[in-house]
Amino acid sequence: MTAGSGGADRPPGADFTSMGVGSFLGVGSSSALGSSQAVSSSSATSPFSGNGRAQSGERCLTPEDRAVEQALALVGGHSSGAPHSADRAPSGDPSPSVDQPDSGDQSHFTGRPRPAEELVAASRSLPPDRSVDAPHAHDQHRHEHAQRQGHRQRHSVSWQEARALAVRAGHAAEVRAGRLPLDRTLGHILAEPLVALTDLPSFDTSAMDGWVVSGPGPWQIRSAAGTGGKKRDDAGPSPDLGILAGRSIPAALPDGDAVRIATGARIPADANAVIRNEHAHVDEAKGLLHARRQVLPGQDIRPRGQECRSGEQLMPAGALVTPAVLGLAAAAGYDTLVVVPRPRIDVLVLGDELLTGGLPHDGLIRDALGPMIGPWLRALGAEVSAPQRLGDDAAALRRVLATSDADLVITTGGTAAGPVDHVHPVLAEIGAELLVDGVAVRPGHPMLLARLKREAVAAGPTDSHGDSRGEGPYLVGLPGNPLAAVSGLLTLAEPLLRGLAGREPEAPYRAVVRDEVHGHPHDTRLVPVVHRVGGASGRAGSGYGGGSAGTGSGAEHVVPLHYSGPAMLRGVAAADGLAVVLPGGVRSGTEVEILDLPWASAMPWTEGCFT
Ligand SMILES: Nc1nc2c(c(=O)[nH]1)N[C@H]1C(S)=C(S)[C@@H](COP(=O)(O)OP(=O)(O)OC[C@H]3O[C@@H](n4cnc5c(N)ncnc54)[C@H](O)[C@@H]3O)O[C@H]1N2
Ligand code: MOO
Repeated sequence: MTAGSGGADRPPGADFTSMGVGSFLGVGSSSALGSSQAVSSSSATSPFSGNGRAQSGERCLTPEDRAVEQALALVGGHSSGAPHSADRAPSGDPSPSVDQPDSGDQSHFTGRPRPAEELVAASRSLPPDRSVDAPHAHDQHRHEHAQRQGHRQRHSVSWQEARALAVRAGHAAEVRAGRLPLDRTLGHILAEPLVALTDLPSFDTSAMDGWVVSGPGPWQIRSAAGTGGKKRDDAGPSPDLGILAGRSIPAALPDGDAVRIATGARIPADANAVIRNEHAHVDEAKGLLHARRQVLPGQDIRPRGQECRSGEQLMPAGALVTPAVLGLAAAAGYDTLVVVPRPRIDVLVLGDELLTGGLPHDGLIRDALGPMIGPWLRALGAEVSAPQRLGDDAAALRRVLATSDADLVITTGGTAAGPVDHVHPVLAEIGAELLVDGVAVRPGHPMLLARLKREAVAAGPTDSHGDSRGEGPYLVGLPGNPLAAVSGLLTLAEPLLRGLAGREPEAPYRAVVRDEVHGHPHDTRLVPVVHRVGGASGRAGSGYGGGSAGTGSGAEHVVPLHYSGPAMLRGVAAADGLAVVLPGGVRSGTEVEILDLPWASAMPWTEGCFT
């Protein structure tokens, strides 16, 4: 890692102990199936619920709506799959149609489904070469040799297998768990089950503002003073206010009596109901309380232990600490939590052609991935250092890979076999283990997952390849085409992060696709889609009346978006998710798995570092 490359926000880690995620979560590699288990759960796990979804009706377009409208396949007659002329992007854009699978080089259609056991066997180690700082001439020679090796035929795995392998790789990693003050645990993962330290509620509690009564009515009104309803500091009775929350235990309530009580206040012994203010009538003259409706025993009283008993498990190990979990932990008596820290990621952006500001010029283009990858990974629950822009410099890449202390290194670009695509050659030179080398998915097929090696401090046991070096960070190589990089994020980085953090796989979300989407002959396609209910767009968030609702009015469905070529971000920027289109494609009205975009259901994590 280069100086100032993000080490500052790193947790010191001294208070964390190493442990296998699988061991404390009770999950082994066999459970790391990723999303290959297709389970329909559209209603229960919809990523779009609570997403400000628009209701059909009034047409009131925000700028976001317009972006969606432009990207949407609004023109009917998609069933043929042939792009309608009105669907084409402006001239000069060769691949605007959502219905067309990537028509790239067919020789790369190498996807062939294989069983998971075979996949594990397919993991292989490239020959190690540890002299990463060798003199330049020798270095260049070795690099060119390794680069030629990079032109070998890769063995793509299926999209499902790639995801399963990534989860499993994450689960296999050693992780650190440690105790943190409650307010610093947001976004981390529970390393231990959250067990209630108290009954909740911890005493019988009034659920309403009103009157607490004993026995049948009418009731004689008493002052709270007579029931012990004093301030805790004994500053004097509060007869007008009744029994208040947070005060000492009130005295027992005699049969036939009533005392004013506040929501959250303790219920006196022998009381049997609370009557809300609005259901009570006070006869001031006689000092009597009458109920306006029938009083049921126990009404509007929250009994002690209603939510949980002390010792009861509230959340399992492996759960994400969300704001709600923080609140629950506090309510249940916790001041600290034992958590697995968020995985730390270094992002390396490769490519000499990239500009960090201004307009593209002279063949140079703006870096679209540097600004995108970090926030995306943070939204997936990681802690990410500032992107390091290395250009097309193999030596710089080698140096950074040799020194990164992250849990995961993400590279962008340079995954293919072009003259300055250095990722494979450098991984070969440093003896990284390639776990996934190409995935049968479009876009993004050159993506890869590797495990870097580190010199062991002391001679340790050799691994199955006769390698005595220790495990270093994982590396996910994202292809340079921006939508291909998104595909790599969701195919490899997301499941790996889930595994690293010990998070349980989420049940896949499925939705009906409105329009037919053509499939790739052999590979899975990931297609940006927008969610719609009847005529309403989920992402746009306000009235959206356009388009034909092919699946029927009011039905939830997704609509594929245009501008989904590998080099384009316009479609995914307007999307709610990516539809997983298996080889062969899907017909209009059938269900597909949807990969949720993280901001549709999760918050961006911006705080909670370990320093
Ligand atoms: N002979 C073949 N060539 C290519 C194949 C193939 O199968 N055979 N696959 C193509 C596919 S598909 C992809 S995807 C790319 C992947 O290439 P790399 O990972 O090596 O990426 P680069 O060559 O560095 O860049 C590709 C493309 O993306 C642009 N790019 C790169 N980084 C960024 C960035 N940070 N922001 C915006 N755009 C970026 C870059 O300028 C190129 O246009 O390989 C194909 N080639
Ligand atoms: O189509 Mo390439 O697969 O990653 O952009």
